[in-house]
Formats: sequence, C-alpha cells, structure tokens
Amino acid sequence: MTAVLVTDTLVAGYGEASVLAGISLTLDEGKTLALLGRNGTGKTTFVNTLAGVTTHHSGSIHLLGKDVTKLRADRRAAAGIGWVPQERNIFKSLTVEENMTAIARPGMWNLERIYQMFPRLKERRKNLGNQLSGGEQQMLAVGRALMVNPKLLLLDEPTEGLAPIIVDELLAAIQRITQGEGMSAIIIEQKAKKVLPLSDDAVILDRGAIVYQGKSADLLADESLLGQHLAVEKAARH
Ligand SMILES: Nc1ncnc2c1ncn2[C@@H]1O[C@H](COP(=O)(O)OP(=O)(O)OP(=O)(O)O)[C@@H](O)[C@H]1O
Repeated sequence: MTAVLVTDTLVAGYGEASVLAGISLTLDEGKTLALLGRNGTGKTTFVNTLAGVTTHHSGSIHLLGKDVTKLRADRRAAAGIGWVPQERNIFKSLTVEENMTAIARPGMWNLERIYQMFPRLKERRKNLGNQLSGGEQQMLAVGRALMVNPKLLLLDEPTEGLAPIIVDELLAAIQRITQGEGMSAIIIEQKAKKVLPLSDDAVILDRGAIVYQGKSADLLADESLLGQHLAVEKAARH
C-alpha cells in the first residue's frame, strides 16, 4: 500500500518551545486516522505542523513520497494538504459559492460534487459567510478544503461547538468523503466514540508524544485504554 503521509521523529512547536516530542507515524492512502488525546496534548500542533504553520525543529514530513518538511504553508496546500483549521477561517464577506471557488484547483471535487455532499450549502450558496450557522460554516470549511482537491484532508475538531444533530450530519458527510470516496484524512476529535467507528487507525497523544497507535476498532473495544487516556463521554442517564 502507498503511504499518503509519513512523519519521522517530528519535533516542532512555537518559536523555541517544542510541543511535539518526536512523532513518527504512517498513514496509508485512502485511510482515516483519528487523532485523540486530552486537551493540550499537541493534537492541533501536530496538524498545524503538517499544514506548515508552526516552527519546525527536526524530523521530516513526506506526502506521497515527496519531502514537504521545508515547504511554506501555501506550497504544502499546492502539494496536496487540505486543511480545515479549528477556527474555520471562512471569508465572511464572500458568499458560500465564492468561498469555494476562490481557491479551487482542478480535480474530481467541484461545486456540483460538494453540493451533492452538502445539500445545505447549495441552499445557502448565495448567503455570505457571516450569515451561516456554526454547522453550515463547518460544512463550508470542509467543502472549501475539498475544492483544492487535496491528497490528504486535515480536520481539526470539526464537530466542536455544534448541536448533536448537526454533529451526526457532519460526521456522516465526512464518512462519505473518506470511506465512500477514498479521501485520506486525519480527524482531531474530542468524542472518541463518535470518530473511532468511522476511522481506520487511531493515535493518542500525551505531552506531544504518541502513547497509543493502532486500529480504531481495537481501541473502541478497549474501555480501560479509552478511560486511561481520554475523557470518555458517559452514556446519558435519565
Ligand atoms: N500559539 C501557541 N504558542 C505557544 N504555545 C502554544 C500555542 N498553541 C498551543 N500552544 C501550546 O502547545 C501545547 C499543545 O497545544 P495544542 O493546541 O496542540 O493541544 P491540543 O491537544 O490540540 O489541545 P486542544 O484539544 O485543547 O485543542 C499546549 O501546552 C499549548 O499551551
């Protein structure tokens, strides 16, 4: 199998401070990785390092065999890294459609396919970015990243702050994009039990280092491991 992403002993952070303490992982093409861990363990820093917006200290990043470690963020996007940051960064004064066409690159993902995936975006295509609900903004952020036709999609807590029904709608769409269409992806998510069923591999970070690496299905079945490393959401009691 071809690896879409290989990081080797990656150390990075902000200025002189290192947050990542040597991350080595491989993601095969077409697979989805759930990136888990408690608050402040370095998940966002890892994804931001892949996107090229932190300070690189040592180690390497290869995307489909190409060394992208030293590339600037815009060059990484062009090389195939599609990034949906935690802040979403929607252009507020552009319409939904303009947000997506502004940065489009040719490939299988175009407006028509994204509207199929997110019918809500089609309904809202003439609305401005600042007229959207949180869930619609997140769908737009995912749609916009897909318009670049990336090789690897990075999703930083896509469901954060969304109503439960919207969380399910968004995760179902993400599953159609990844497992359905074969997009390789890394998803940061607080709700382990929501993301593990729709991912292949799982990594848990603690203090900038990998403390678990394995199959999502195995982690999902291991309550004690989940409890040890993650704030596991309890079943609702009535
Ligand atoms: N811009 C920054 N400058 C300096 N340190 C930062 C910056 N952003 C994050 N950090 C530090 O890096 C460490 C890891 O933070 P990071 O946001 O990567 O964790 P996380 O696992 O994504 O947590 P969360 O779930 O809260 O987003 C924390 O100690 C944090 O204080």
